[in-house]
Amino acid sequence: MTWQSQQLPADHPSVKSGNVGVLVVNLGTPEAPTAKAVKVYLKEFLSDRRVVEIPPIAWQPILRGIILNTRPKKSAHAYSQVWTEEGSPLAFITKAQAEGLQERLGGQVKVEWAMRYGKPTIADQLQKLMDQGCDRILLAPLYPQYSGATTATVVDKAAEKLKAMRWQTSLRTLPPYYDDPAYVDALAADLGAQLDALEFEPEVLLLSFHGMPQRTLDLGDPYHCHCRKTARLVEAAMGKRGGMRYVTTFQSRFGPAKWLTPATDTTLEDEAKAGTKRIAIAAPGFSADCLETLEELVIQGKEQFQEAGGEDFAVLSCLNTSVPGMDMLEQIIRRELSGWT
Ligand SMILES: C=CC1=C(C)c2cc3[nH]c(cc4nc(cc5[nH]c(cc1n2)c(C)c5CCC(=O)O)C(CCC(=O)O)=C4C)c(C)c3C=C
Ligand SMILES: [Fe+2]
Ligand SMILES: [Fe+2]
Repeated sequence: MTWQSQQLPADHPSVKSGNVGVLVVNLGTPEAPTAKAVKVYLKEFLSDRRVVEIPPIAWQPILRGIILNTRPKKSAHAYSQVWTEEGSPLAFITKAQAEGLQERLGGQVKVEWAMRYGKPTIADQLQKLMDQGCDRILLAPLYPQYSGATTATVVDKAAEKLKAMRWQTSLRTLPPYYDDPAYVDALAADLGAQLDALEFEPEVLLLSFHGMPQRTLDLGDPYHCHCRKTARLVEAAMGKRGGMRYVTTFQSRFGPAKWLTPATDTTLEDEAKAGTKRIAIAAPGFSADCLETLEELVIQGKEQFQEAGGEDFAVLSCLNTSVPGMDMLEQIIRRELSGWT
């Protein structure tokens, strides 16, 4: 008998330590496509000071008095258009990515998934990994491009959990991978194959990234630069494809402040008005299809393009659990685990 097993309870962390954990994290999504559930989700999301950088004394009355009384109904309708039997696409795709990674990484590495807002929470899933004996955990926010509103807030939330622990697990974070050849090559291969399978040849491929307030760029957030670099590298890796033009845009504007430009919606209209008839859109900044791709691009984007005179329109899928996407995730995660496994 070892000293430990004589002195310590069987569930003490030192008794079953030695495993490595990976926690993949994405943004989060409501529990149901209802106004009530969307309100709970938006309250948590939009109260994050990394997301809305307005002092709470000024922001909270606007959030609680106006936004949470109007937006949930509208957003719930949008969610109901993309909801599936398996639930919200963002949640079930993130879960499937974690399960795929678990299979690829083998039993010595425990993989779990969490959402920054909503469930399963980062705190609960970190605890789950620690309960499985993980004393070294790789936190993997699935955002290729870094921003304070996405990557940093995931790290903040994990740190909040560690802050309450006497005996902390060791934590590493997956760096942003916006210019990683594994990511760029996965996108080039996957988008190229999807374009080959279309029934038309697009004149333009929009690379649409989620937007951010312009102010975040002015304050030094690297997100805009990361998006631009991804777009440049993807274009170089995909090549000319018969003269197809690549255009980078930013979608999902929220609130009255100036957001990064050019905007995806106005670009779709401008392209159609300028005579572009055939267009495809990819959303390389989203690891998984979600409301912003399946509703905003697939449904609203199509309307915007065709009402302005455009004809053929396609939205390409995100990397999701595609073979190039999973190969890429496995590669960048294995690299971060080196020395630990
Ligand atoms: C991929 C990176 C993302 C960045 C950067 C980002 C910034 C950001 N988002 C909002 C406000 C909203 N975003 C919403 C949905 C949403 N956002 C992302 C990703 C990024 N957001 C995803 C993946 C999703 C989809 C979630 C899903 O359930 O499928 C929403 C909620 C939907 C709605 O009501 O429109 C809001 C609101 C801000 C303010 C912001 C930057 C500061
Ligand atoms: Fe967002
Ligand atoms: Fe949106």
